[in-house]
Amino acid sequence: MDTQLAASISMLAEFLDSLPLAVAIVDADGHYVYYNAESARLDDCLAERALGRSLLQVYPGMNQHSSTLLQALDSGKRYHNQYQLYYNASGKPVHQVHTTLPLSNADGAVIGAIEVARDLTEVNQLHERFVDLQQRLHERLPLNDYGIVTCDPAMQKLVQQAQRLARTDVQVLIYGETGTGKELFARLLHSQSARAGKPYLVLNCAATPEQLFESALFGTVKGAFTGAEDRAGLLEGAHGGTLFLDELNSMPLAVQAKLLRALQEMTFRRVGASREIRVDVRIIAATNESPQDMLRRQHIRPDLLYRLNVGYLTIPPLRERRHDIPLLAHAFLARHGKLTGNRVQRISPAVLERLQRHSWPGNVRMLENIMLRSLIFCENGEELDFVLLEDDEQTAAPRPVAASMPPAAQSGTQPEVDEASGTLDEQLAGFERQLLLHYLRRYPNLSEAARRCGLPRATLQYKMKKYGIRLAQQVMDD
Ligand SMILES: Nc1ncnc2c1ncn2[C@@H]1O[C@H](COP(=O)(O)OP(=O)(O)OP(=O)(O)O)[C@@H](O)[C@H]1O
Repeated sequence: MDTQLAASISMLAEFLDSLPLAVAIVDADGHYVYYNAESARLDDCLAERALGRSLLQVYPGMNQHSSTLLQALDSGKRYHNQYQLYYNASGKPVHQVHTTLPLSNADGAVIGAIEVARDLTEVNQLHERFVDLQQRLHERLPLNDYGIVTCDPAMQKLVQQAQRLARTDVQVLIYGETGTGKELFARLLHSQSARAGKPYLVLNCAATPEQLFESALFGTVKGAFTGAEDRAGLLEGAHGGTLFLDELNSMPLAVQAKLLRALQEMTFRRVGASREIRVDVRIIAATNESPQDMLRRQHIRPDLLYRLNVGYLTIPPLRERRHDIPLLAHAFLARHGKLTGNRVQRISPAVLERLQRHSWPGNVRMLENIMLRSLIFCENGEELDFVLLEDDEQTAAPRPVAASMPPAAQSGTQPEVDEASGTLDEQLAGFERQLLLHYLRRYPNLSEAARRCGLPRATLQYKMKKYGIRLAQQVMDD
């Protein structure tokens, strides 16, 4: 092996071994000179079986053209983020994305090549299951119950506009901050359209790995790339119905170009296919960036934007429709009361006032989560008289120490002492109970609460039992 290559490997081996990525290095003759533990796991091949042997011996199925490591050696070419599906030594399919670079010495001569790969097998399986489940479930979803709760005149007008748009067949772009209800509007558009009985499928672009977009949208044919199977994509699955593209601004521009072509022609090819497929799909897209910002930051192709925003809806943030807050809060009380086994019927005026004053950066979803969390911890029979809002803690006026933050967080303040409220032990116990409640309300996950209190989980459970703190099991269990 080249002495420079050997020196570099021995210097970096410990670091490369600790990476959660598969790393393999070949020398100028294509023999493995480094093969880390993650490579061995992915390939299901012992490092000892690979080291010192030529790549083509270890993988007889590969050849000079299909191996990017050998290509990098041969042509000095670099490969970035290449998606590949292959079968490992025990016949298991492995989805990976790799980057392969030639390694050169000080004179510029190629002395080897390195490949770094990320395992996408699990992500891919989850993604395929998600697409399949959506296709199977679409008929059972209660899409007619789109459940938009509002008393705000601007929102009511928006619902009417959406109902009018639903009766047409134009593409619609929905803009609104996160959690404002964009998906609810997308469902309304589908469920009140002539496509209502047909599939309604969703692709969350922000949650889709870049390499899986094309196969998710267009599907694949057997042999499109090593190991590819015959699979329909979402466009085919949504034939006759609607495809909702959530967080469209996260879709790579190259995929947007292909989507635009498919929308213009209403035909496309599965990845690797020569046959064109004709579909009839209505696209509804959502984004949490304004069209102007998307264009400025180059998060959308202008031609795709103009194609999609024939119908355009802007959903106002919750802070701009404060009258909706009490209505939504009561709606969530009713929706989640059953789930939490709670009999709470009312919300106290003080809580309603605090809810209405809050800025709601996470909009309706945040309000829903806060209501659910407060219901779980509500100890007062029929009225919700407590709600914990994150930023209240930073802005609230100082409270008596027993009901607020731990003393360590209050450097310099004196606790209020009330000698009539019990012995020292009783007062300390009361204070400890308050502190535990504070952490448990703030961190409904038991392990997280224990970590934040600096207690072992079992000790926290013991103390909860001691102080009679009982919590809804489904939320506390992690
Ligand atoms: N007007 C509303 N009435 C009732 N529930 C609502 C309303 N708006 C939003 N919600 C609820 O809030 C949650 C978030 O809504 P949704 O997923 O539609 O928001 P989004 O804008 O699509 O969010 P994101 O940008 O994160 O994808 C959902 O549980 C939804 O049911």
